[in-house]
Amino acid sequence: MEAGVIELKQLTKKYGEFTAVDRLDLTIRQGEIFGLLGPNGAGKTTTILMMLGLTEPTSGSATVCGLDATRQPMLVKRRVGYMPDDIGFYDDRSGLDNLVYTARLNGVPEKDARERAMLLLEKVGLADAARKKTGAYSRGMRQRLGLADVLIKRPDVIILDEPTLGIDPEGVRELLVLIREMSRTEGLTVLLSSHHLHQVQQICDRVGLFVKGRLIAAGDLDTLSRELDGGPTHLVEIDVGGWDSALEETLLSLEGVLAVNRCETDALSGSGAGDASSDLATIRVASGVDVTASLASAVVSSGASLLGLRPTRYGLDDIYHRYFEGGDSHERTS
Ligand SMILES: Nc1ncnc2c1ncn2[C@@H]1O[C@H](COP(=O)(O)OP(=O)(O)OP(=O)(O)O)[C@@H](O)[C@H]1O
Repeated sequence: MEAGVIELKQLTKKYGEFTAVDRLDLTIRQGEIFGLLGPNGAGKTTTILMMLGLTEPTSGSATVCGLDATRQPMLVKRRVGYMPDDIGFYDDRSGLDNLVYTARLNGVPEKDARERAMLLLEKVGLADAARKKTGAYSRGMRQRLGLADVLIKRPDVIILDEPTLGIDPEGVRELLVLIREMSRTEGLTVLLSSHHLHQVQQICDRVGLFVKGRLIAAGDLDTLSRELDGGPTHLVEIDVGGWDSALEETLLSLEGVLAVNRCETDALSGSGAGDASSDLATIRVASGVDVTASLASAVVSSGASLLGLRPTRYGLDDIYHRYFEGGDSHERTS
């Protein structure tokens, strides 16, 4: 089997009695965008620090670009660009000068450094602000400069810790598009840590769910849904006239159907309360296979009216909240 660009084997970090990262096994392949998703304190940053050789594992190993991160941290640093959640720049210098400085530190000759810095500033949309002091940059501009800063030494891997923290929605969208574009055009492997489900869902090829130091599931959306104890992978919303308990029973008995729930806000009546006495209802049907056709025919043959039908994919947030039920809820704000 092809070795990954990042290979973590039984990686463990203990602080005294407390286990921050617990026997983590993970392989990330070249060119992949991998999202490490989990609530506060899950162990994401600790894992990243071990990959960079900035903190030593208690046991297990972290190999990055074929290098042992604990034994060869300087070599790893040359191949990996790391953007922490609190990026620091020399605020009294321009964006351009900050980039050139980073490039020079990484052994890039002055002339090449300027050329590459200008090219990257262009790519991240900061060409016009190239000579402005970074102290006067907005949060979004700093994040974009941060991305240019990790790319200037032409890394094989970039690790981004909460890259979209504190940026407005439009800025987030732009930054994510940029990360994806950079990854695709430069063949970069990207590891991105985040709380933000929707963002991770937009750009990551695979996602790992991290809870209390353990990776409880990893894969693309379909794999994750399947891994979750045979849970649902499909959701269909139907608007029905003539809804009653007999029809509910019928739908529940269809092969593959796992749950049938009436929405709190019926799209049809527009009522906020989902009046249980009304026979106009919006119903969500969760299933392990695509049951759209059999649902439609069951509703029609029951004599009820099928007024609307909207198949939706089972999203990452459905999965996330199933896993983190009872856990942090602030993630919902993303
Ligand atoms: N130096 C340390 N000494 C003791 N405990 C630590 C240390 N560093 C981290 N921890 C603990 O390890 C756990 C994992 O922390 P970590 O920062 O890796 O989580 P995280 O998933 O990155 O969280 P966040 O999203 O809040 O950044 C936390 O409970 C934290 O308090």
